[in-house]
Amino acid sequence: MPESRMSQASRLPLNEIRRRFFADQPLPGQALPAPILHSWQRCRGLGLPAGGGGGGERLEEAQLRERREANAGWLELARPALAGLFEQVGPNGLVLVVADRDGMILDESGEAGFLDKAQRLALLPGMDWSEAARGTNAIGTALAAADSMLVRGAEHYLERNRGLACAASPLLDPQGRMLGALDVSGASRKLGQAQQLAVRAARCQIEAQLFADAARHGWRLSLHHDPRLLDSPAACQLAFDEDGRLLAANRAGLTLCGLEPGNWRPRHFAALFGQSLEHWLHRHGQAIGALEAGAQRFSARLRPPAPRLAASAVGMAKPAAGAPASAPCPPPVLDGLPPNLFATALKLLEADIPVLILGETGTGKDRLARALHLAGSRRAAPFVAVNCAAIPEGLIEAELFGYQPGAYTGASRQGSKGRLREAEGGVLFLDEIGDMPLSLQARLLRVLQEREVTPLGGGAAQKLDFRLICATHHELRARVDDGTFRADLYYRLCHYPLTLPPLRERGDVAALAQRLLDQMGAGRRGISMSPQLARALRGYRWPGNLRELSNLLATLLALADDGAALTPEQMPQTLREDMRRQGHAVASDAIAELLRRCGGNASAAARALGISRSTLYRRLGKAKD
Ligand SMILES: Nc1ncnc2c1ncn2[C@@H]1O[C@H](COP(=O)(O)OP(=O)(O)OP(=O)(O)O)[C@@H](O)[C@H]1O
Repeated sequence: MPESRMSQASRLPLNEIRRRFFADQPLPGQALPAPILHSWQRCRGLGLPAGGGGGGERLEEAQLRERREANAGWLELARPALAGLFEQVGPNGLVLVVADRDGMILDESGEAGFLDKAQRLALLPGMDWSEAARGTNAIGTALAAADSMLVRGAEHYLERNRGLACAASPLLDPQGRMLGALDVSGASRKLGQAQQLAVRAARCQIEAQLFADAARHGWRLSLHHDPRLLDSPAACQLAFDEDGRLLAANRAGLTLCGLEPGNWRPRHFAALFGQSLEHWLHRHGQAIGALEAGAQRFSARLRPPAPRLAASAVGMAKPAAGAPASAPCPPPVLDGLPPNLFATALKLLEADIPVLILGETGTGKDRLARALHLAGSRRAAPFVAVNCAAIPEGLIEAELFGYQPGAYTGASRQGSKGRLREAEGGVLFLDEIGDMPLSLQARLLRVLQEREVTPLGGGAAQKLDFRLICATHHELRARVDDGTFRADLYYRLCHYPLTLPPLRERGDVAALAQRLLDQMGAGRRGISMSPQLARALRGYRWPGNLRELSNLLATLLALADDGAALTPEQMPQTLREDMRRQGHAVASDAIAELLRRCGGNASAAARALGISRSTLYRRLGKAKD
């Protein structure tokens, strides 16, 4: 029996394991490597048919370009390592694939032989190889489990991918956020652990490059138990700003700081090592010294920041003055958004045209604004968010425009430069702009037109330079009509409004939920979604949109044991009741519609539904509750 047809863990034929798995029969212990089994369970939870063709149309060329642009920063830095990897695998009839964090293939290179087959299997740029779309496969499963993955032959969930073998490794940025995956694919007999090691080595090389780039303006600390290995890839690498806040870390550094991939939290030099950065520098300068972290003792060396030249071209978060040192926000999920929405918004922003984002509450307006800042050319400068609905009307003017010392009773003695000036060089995000008091709208308009601001209490006018993003859940046009929003400000802001659709209009909610679960680390803990939960998520209308869904999933994960399948029973009772009520309402709407189509003939409608007339009346009755 060829090896690809055998489970490497139990040596039981894979065909037999598949048969038992799909027949819901128990599997012998370690029948499959645990990551593969967990992935199969996630796929089953999503209701993916193993005999299906795998989902998704190929992206349009423009959409693919947009994805490539969104990833251009790290792809650029990855190029030398990718070239080296290609030299190793290309001549052996294997293809090298680069995918983004959603599992969308961005690039593929290889030689003719296997490329043709790759084409037949849809292993092509612009195709979605996430686990949710194509079942267990090295790219999608490595991203879901945040771990390197070798998937061969019938370990693939979809029957049609049996002829394929893939080794993939997920790439993290220096704040532990997923960037994408590298993958080498080919015929089963040509691909094994040697290729897996080559992919992993390339990944390490790229991550080291990304760390070096992100850390160059920080204080860089290397730690290792053996001082001779302080410059080796095995060393823990951390970078701090001058106040001792952690800016970036390599994988070993993330582990030392207790940070899991996708779960960045602020960390401070003093809290990690029991002394301040200043103190260490004073004692050791750039010489090697001993440093303790918890119960561990290391040799350590600190290097000073590289001199600042021009802003970096790398497409990742850069802490900046005025912005929090760490931005723990994972990348936004873009599934189900209108094609090009992100690219269009970015183009507007870069062209200094105000971006206006509309959408119901919880649709991700704030997340989109932050992601635009990180993707744009001003990512190294501050992102300043002001919630216009949250600041008391009497204070908003001072908050936005700043004030001179003692400008009003209760003002700080130093005065304040105001949020607009804090955004200097970066991006100002005016959230809930529709709630800005009418009295202030005229002043805001003037400031935006003149591009300068005079603080409250007088003083010289100050020049302003920021890109502007505004958001609101209101129908802004209707507010103009009813006189609560000034028409002139509306036209100043509303060049090309972008609307984020509600969650119920963003395609398969279960697949989107799976992406969020992956981001939250469910794969690493072997937690999957049961088919029942997937069904329940699909059947609900999600009035709170992504916020409601993401909060629910975070709660379910917090309560679940490792390796568990999430079920509807674990949801809070209030939500289950809402879902039930909505389910009845939807069902009874459908029955009423059918009854109408049957010309009001209840017997015919009941027959069509395969229920009795009394059940039909009862279900219709529930609608009127
Ligand atoms: N694209 C996304 N990917 C992942 N999670 C998201 C996304 N969009 C929103 N969320 C989740 O929903 C929450 C709310 O998102 P956000 O604050 O951006 O919505 P909003 O539209 O600005 O809401 P509001 O109008 O109420 O201010 C986020 O904290 C996050 O948990």
